[in-house]
Amino acid sequence: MIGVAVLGSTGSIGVSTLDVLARHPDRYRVVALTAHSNVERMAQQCRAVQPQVAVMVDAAAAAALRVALADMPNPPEILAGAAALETVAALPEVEYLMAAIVGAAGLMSTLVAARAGKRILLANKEALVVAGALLMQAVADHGAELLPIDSEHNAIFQCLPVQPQRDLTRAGVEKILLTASGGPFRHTPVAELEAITPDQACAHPNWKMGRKISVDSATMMNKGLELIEACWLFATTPDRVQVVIHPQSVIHSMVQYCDGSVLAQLGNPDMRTPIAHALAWPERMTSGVKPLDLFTCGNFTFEPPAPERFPCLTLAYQAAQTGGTAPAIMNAANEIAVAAFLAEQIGFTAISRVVAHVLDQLPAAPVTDLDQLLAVDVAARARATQFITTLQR
Ligand SMILES: NC(=O)C1=CN([C@@H]2O[C@H](COP(=O)(O)OP(=O)(O)OC[C@H]3O[C@@H](n4cnc5c(N)ncnc54)[C@H](OP(=O)(O)O)[C@@H]3O)[C@@H](O)[C@H]2O)C=CC1
Ligand SMILES: CC(=O)[C@@H](O)[C@H](O)COP(=O)(O)O
Ligand SMILES: [Mn+2]
Repeated sequence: MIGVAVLGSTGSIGVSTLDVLARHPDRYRVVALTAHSNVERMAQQCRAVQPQVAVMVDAAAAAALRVALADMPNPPEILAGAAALETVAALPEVEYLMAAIVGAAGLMSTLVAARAGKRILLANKEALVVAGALLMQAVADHGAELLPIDSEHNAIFQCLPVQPQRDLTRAGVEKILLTASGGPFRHTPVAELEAITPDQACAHPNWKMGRKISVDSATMMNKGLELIEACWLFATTPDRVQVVIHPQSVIHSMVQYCDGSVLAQLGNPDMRTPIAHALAWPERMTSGVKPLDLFTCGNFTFEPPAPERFPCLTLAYQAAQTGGTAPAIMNAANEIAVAAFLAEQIGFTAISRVVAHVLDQLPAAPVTDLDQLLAVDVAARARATQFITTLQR
């Protein structure tokens, strides 16, 4: 039995992960679950999977969970606070760790799991965007495994040969074709974007996801984060990653080889496929996802992204080219801007203005260590927050 920790278990990826794990009780045992503050869902998950440990980052939520599980015969040990995420990531019983916390909040636990040599199933793309150099080094130094859960990166992983994953040129790869849906506003007149509401932005055409990533998809910052994620995962450069809008989200990405071949991975848009793939790899196992029916799934179309509609994608390409601390600055500013948009403090089009402003104000520097990146993250959040107050006046 393989011991699994699901970090961010109450979220969209967390729930899909528990669904896949429940289909294979003979292979996996859930050791730990973590959440921020959703007590109701965590209590229900603890009763269903009986983990050894449950973490609520919010201390009041941890206290409420203890009350909610008081009648459980074998309740989990309930821990509180962000440091408990790192405790869970280092537990010897945890062999696989699903990193499904949203945002840079997932970085430290993912790094700890890498340093402890775990198999990391990485949904938390922000960890790689903020600290890709450190995370990839920790994986290499400690014999950890990093398997992509993000649908595009999981597709790319499946389209690459097993051995030269870290040497694309030797594998004959010319470029990665990173597919994007284009989000809900692919055809919305640009002049109307200012008035978009959070609920409209979160209504993704093909995927049911958490609110932060849904807004990122609508601005295409998600694709910008994924561009940087792809560069780290597959040891490549931004000029070899081309974003292709494919509104149907059935082709999850492609790899173009020097002999003219293009390999693609297809499937119904359901995250249980990449989750099952990464859990079972190099084997395969069922996921609960319906087989793709090519006769009914519709036509496939492709188009380039329009820069005037998606300024966040341009900013991300620039940050990726700049490298160093630029992606960490961009990510922090984006997290603050998206939270402000979801709280109805700024409009939809202000998200890219906040990110551009902070990137403009804070100079990028070569990455030295974790403390530097954490300080950059704090500084970029402060700049973004301060700029947002000027927009509200
Ligand atoms: N959803 C999807 O289909 C996909 C998601 N991803 C990536 O996966 C990650 C998770 O996304 P998704 O599941 O949609 O997000 P959700 O918002 O649905 O879930 C986020 C999870 O993280 C927890 N969480 C939130 N803030 C903190 C914090 N500060 N510290 C610790 N835990 C926290 C939440 O707990 P609580 O519920 O208590 O708030 C919840 O369990 C993101 O990085 C996203 O980009 C990648 C590809 C696809
Ligand atoms: C499911 C997944 O991996 C998301 O990242 C998804 O790709 C978002 O869709 P967009 O292509 O619209 O960003
Ligand atoms: Mn994705």
